[in-house]
Amino acid sequence: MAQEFTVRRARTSDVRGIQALIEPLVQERILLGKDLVVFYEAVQEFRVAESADGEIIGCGALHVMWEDLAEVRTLAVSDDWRGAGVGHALLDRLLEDAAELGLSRVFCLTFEVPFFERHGFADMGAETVAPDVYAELVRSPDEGVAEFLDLARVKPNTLGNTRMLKRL
Ligand SMILES: CC(=O)SCCNC(=O)CCNC(=O)[C@H](O)C(C)(C)COP(=O)(O)OP(=O)(O)OC[C@H]1O[C@@H](n2cnc3c(N)ncnc32)[C@H](O)[C@@H]1OP(=O)(O)O
Repeated sequence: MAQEFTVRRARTSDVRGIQALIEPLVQERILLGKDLVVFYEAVQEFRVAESADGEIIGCGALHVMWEDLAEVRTLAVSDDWRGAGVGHALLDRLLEDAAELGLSRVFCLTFEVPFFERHGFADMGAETVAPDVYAELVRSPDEGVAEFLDLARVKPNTLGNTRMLKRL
């Protein structure tokens, strides 16, 4: 029998569960660690997957970077639930959110290339943005924006990862 779960908007009471879920991945340097305050500030970007008994078993966020552009970040599923469709359900929901927001491009930086390819993401190679947009984006203090621009200061984060893009 398929294991049951639901995907919903995150609540502030989920934040500690989200942080616990991603902590092992931060230790493995798969995801970037963030302070608790950053998670609370970003709670409206997050969707969570919840098991039938109320456990947070997955999370993911969509961070808007520009008029047409957002990043999928902090997508993670707990070890016990991998391979059960939770990651795909979360990513589908984040892409629905992106369409609702009127975005046309979604970026991600990942080791999970085949997983994202199944959702229409492709290696973005040397693709970049128009110089006027670049000049604006480069002003952001956000690490994800720097990763999208492939700035030298975030090279340690991007090492071994693939920069991928999906057009909606
Ligand atoms: C951009 C960022 O935020 S970082 C990048 C992503 N995150 C990470 O790398 C963190 C570590 N990884 C993870 O947490 C997980 O492995 C994730 C999020 C990448 C995938 O989560 P999962 O829940 O295991 O994915 P899901 O089960 O939906 O799909 C994985 C595979 O399981 C299989 N699968 C999918 N649905 C089902 C299902 N209903 N039943 C059984 N197997 C299934 C598929 O073969 C799928 O293969 P595919 O990825 O090649 O399409």
